[in-house]
Amino acid sequence: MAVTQPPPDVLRAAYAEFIVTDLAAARWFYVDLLGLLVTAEDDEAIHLRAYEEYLHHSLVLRRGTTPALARLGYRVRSNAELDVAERYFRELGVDTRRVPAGTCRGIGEAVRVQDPIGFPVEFFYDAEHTERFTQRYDVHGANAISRLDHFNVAVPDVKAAHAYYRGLGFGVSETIEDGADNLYAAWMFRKQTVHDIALTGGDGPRLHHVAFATQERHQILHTCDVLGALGREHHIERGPGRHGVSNAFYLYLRDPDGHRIEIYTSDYYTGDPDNPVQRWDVHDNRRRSFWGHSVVDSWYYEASTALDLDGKQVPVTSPEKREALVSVGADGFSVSTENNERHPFKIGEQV
Ligand SMILES: O=C1C=CC(S(=O)(=O)O)=CC1(O)O
Ligand SMILES: [Fe+2]
Repeated sequence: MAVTQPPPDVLRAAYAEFIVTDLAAARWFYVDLLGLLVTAEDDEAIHLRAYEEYLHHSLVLRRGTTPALARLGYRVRSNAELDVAERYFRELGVDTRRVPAGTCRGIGEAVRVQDPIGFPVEFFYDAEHTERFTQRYDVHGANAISRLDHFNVAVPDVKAAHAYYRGLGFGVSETIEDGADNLYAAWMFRKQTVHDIALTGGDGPRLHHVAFATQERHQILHTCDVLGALGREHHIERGPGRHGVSNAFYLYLRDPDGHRIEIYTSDYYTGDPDNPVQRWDVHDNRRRSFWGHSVVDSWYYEASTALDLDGKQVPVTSPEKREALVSVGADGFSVSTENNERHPFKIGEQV
């Protein structure tokens, strides 16, 4: 069906809402360990933001019985874009609901959809403003987090998800392909950096991670040292290291409920209209980690389930091809499963 309605003018990835089973344990992880600021909290939910952020929150932790992704929030350019969003998604034929201001604490009127790839997404403009702590160095920890940077979602059909987000006006900065028409992953943006959303092939719809940005690498390394000092280093899943895709320095953590958080810094500008797409071959071992350790299985296979707009778990389906079964990445000893003459990448015994 041809879409006749224009998409809403999305500015950026703005907030996520997690269901957590132990609010106090989650509070320790996100406030005491990561240093996010509490904008509001009660027995049911904690609303958090990072130091550069002046909107009410970029992360909501809501108490519940099963860990899940409750919502991804995109900010649009103005309230007028809510009508555009409502018309666009109703034409796509997905569950589309207009919700009044305050449905999510601190957020104005919004449009909520279960999008065509199965995720619960909210589009909003109005939000309560709060103090921006950019220069409150008197309270920044040595691991200060600046802002929410992106979402990464696991989807069984990366091509379909890529087409949906292209229709929503997102640009493409990088991809992982195999030259045989398979798209294993894609990084897509509205703000002028590498991505607001990454599409990772896998059982989905599930949330792979939410990423927060720091200004510099040393802030990421300090989080690692703090976790080691506390004997809580098991929260580190992958990294620290340097990504091939995005060129960012990264660390992946798992929170007490298993939700994955990436701490990320130093990607690059993508704002010119002729920004070239960087296409990585799935056999290139440096695509996911430019150097460093093999990508652990849990990073490829584990993710947070998603809820629909009524709070019910969205069923997941599996991809036809799995990247990790073709080549893991960063593993200097993996052997490409393809005919090696076609892939001049370091494999196995080659050094
Ligand atoms: O933000 C990201 C940037 C790069 C990568 S990858 O592991 O280098 O593909 C993963 C990621 O999507 O988390
Ligand atoms: Fe990421």
